[in-house]
Amino acid sequence: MRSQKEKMLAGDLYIAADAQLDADSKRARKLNRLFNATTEDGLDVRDKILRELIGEVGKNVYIEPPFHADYGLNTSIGDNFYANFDAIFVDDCPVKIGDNVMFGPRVSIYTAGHPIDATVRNEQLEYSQPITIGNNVWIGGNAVINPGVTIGDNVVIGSGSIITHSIPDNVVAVGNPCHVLREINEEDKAYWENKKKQYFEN
Ligand SMILES: CC(=O)SCCNC(=O)CCNC(=O)[C@H](O)C(C)(C)COP(=O)(O)OP(=O)(O)OC[C@H]1O[C@@H](n2cnc3c(N)ncnc32)[C@H](O)[C@@H]1OP(=O)(O)O
Repeated sequence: MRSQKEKMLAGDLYIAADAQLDADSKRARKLNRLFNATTEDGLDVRDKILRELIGEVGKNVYIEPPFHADYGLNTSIGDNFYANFDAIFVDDCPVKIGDNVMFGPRVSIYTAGHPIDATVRNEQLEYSQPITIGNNVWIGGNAVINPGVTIGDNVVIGSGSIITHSIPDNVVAVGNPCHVLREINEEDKAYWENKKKQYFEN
């Protein structure tokens, strides 16, 4: 029979009260605590702990404490990532974050879920589904990303959004449930390039 960890990572029902998962979870909690105890005078130590906690970490990755990862090992983060205060990664299944991604404060990634049926739920069986975030994504504060969601490339997610379905490339999406507000287009580019020009002019 497959281990609970194998079932968990495959997205099948599993029981978290298991020696191997318990050890992985305790390891993450300890590293979360050490990470959150670092100060601005010890950024090299903070970075070292993060690289031990998280499965894969690219270049120029900065996460503001406090931060909590359930396992850490199941997460990969690309280059140039910033997460503001209070990010929570429930990474029971793989969480993949691309390059050039920014999180506002209190962004929560939830790969885990519990059965709707109370009888099965009370037997401690649970499941999780992977979450993928593309490249060049800005996620507003207090957004919640539910199990199984993929967010495309070049996406902006509004603050407070609950993302229950996958979001395509090149859009602004907002709300609960999170829906596409509009496509990001050449007008946005012209508007922001003009703002940038003004910035350099004075
Ligand atoms: C990395 C960091 O630390 S970032 C710091 C944290 N900052 C944030 O979280 C801010 C996130 N920003 C937002 O949510 C912004 O509203 C954006 C970027 C999604 C959209 O900004 P804009 O393009 O200027 O949109 P605009 O304000 O014109 O709103 C357009 C419509 O969407 C609605 N809307 C905008 N944001 C949201 C939102 N978060 N949730 C629901 N609806 C929203 C507006 O009410 C408006 O609707 P209306 O036309 O019916 O009045």
